[in-house]
Amino acid sequence: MDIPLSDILRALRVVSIPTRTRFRGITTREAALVRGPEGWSEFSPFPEYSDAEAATWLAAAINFGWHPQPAPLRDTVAVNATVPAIAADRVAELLARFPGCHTVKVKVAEAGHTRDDDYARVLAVRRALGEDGNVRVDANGGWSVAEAEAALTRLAPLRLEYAEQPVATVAGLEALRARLAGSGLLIAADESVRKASDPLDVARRRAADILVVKAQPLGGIRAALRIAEQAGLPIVVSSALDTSVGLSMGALLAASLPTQDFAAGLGTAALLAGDVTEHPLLPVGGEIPVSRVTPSERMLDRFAATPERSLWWRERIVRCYTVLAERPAG
Ligand SMILES: O=C(O)CCC(=O)C1=CC=C[C@@H](O)[C@@H]1C(=O)O
Ligand SMILES: [Mg+2]
Repeated sequence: MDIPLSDILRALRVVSIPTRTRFRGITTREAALVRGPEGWSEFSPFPEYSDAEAATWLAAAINFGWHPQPAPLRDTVAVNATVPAIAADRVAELLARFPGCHTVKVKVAEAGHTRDDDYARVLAVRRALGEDGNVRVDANGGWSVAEAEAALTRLAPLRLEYAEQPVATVAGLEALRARLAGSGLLIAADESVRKASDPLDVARRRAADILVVKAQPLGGIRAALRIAEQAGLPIVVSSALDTSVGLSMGALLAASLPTQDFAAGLGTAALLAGDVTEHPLLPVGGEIPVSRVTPSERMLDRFAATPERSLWWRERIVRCYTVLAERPAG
């Protein structure tokens, strides 16, 4: 590890920001913000992640704050709207937070929601978007192969752009693709990339048509770009429900890829009821800008985490730093 721990901790601020609606079971998003010579950076693995997994997110934070980044090829990034597992009658109100977005990702297969709830939510999105918009679903691996086949066959008339991580494992994705062969439905891998010991396994086994690539979980922009290049598949860049600082990392990743094949899942500032800056990277005209974000003192204070949680994050950084220091370089 080339950057001293004391440098990383020097400007540390921890925030706790309420979400507007429950998202993957959470109602507040905690994030640690750090500042290096290149600018502000973010470390925000979800609290339940192990130190071994979170250490890769720390590598991303250090890389973005302390090392030069690639020059962006575009100055804005088209983004999708993200619809959490909400009731269908709340879809229109939620989509209003994503002005100009013609692509919508809908969460499905979440605990506590039936397949009818999922169908009604996706139908409400298709109706709100009209025939020209793109609708994708994300099951976060929540279906078995048989459940995925049944649910996706039912959703097919609503014309899905793709289904993200319909089942949990790479072997499951392979089996599902075999069952859906000829249907024209595309499968994207997310957890099978960002949580895998080998993020390229899914591409090598041709178990997905598209890869979802996230900057923080993959160890930073350059690491994610390498994976995208080696995979040789179309890429969707997405967020980790970051603050606008983490979103700026994702936006630079998306703008550094040779082409943007799909709208990026980087509109998620709209799912938070606050941010670290008065100028959050909210979607405008279906896009967010590609630029560094500097948090404001006022917003860092307003959403400051409790001293106990701040200490927890500080200690987590120390532990993850140790994990990184012991990890072979590469
Ligand atoms: O891709 C998007 O539209 C938004 C980001 C998003 O869906 C996610 C962010 C953070 C955690 C994940 O569970 C989730 C995802 O699975 O892609
Ligand atoms: Mg996903």
